[in-house]
Amino acid sequence: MMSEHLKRQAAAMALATLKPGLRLGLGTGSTARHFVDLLGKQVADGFDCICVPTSEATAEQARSLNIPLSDLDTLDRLDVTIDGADEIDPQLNLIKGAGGALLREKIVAAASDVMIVIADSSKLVETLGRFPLPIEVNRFGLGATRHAIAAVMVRHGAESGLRLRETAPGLPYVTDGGHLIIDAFFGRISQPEALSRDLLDIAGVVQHGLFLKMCKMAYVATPDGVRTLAAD
Ligand SMILES: O=C[C@H](O)[C@H](O)[C@H](O)COP(=O)(O)O
Repeated sequence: MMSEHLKRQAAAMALATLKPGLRLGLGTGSTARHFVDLLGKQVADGFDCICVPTSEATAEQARSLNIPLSDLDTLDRLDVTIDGADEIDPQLNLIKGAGGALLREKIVAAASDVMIVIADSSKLVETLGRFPLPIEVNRFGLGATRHAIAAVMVRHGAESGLRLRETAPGLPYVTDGGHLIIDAFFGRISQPEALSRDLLDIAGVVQHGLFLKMCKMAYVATPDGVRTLAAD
């Protein structure tokens, strides 16, 4: 409950910084959900914006609140994306994807002039990797892709293994793009750029949840108030 309160505070802070008329990317997850909820109230009061959601879940929530939606075929650039994160390091590099939306989240963030993260302070880490890294993979060739990811993990000193994400035993989780997710347990990611390249070199890997040098600002809620963190 406390954590939900903090997430909402971070979301409110981000919303307070936005001017009317912006093209906004809407993130996914429990923190982004607070943002969309607050944005919906503001839209009901006449706030003007046009938004691109990063998942079917966020799109559904936004539609229910009458938030005007578009897509990246109609809008080729966005002004700001507001999204949550699973881990945030001191340079504002992120791990994302616990909610399975990492591919659309990365496409939307990359199409945005600014990415702002909202989170509670439990997401702050010194080094990325304690949270399992979500890796979105094609269904075809899953065994070979899994083997190749395991080899990359060994090269990067992973402490334990990987797991195909499931919604129930034997039932793989399927992303909005129709792909699967492998959660990779690194413990500590000391060379995120090299790891990113190595993972993207694997043919069956669609995308991974390392968001490097993408986030410009984070609003992180603590019990003592919301901290504003900026990337160098
Ligand atoms: O795929 C999900 C997203 O990357 C979320 O933004 C991330 O998992 C953070 O979610 P939450 O705000 O629920 O902790």
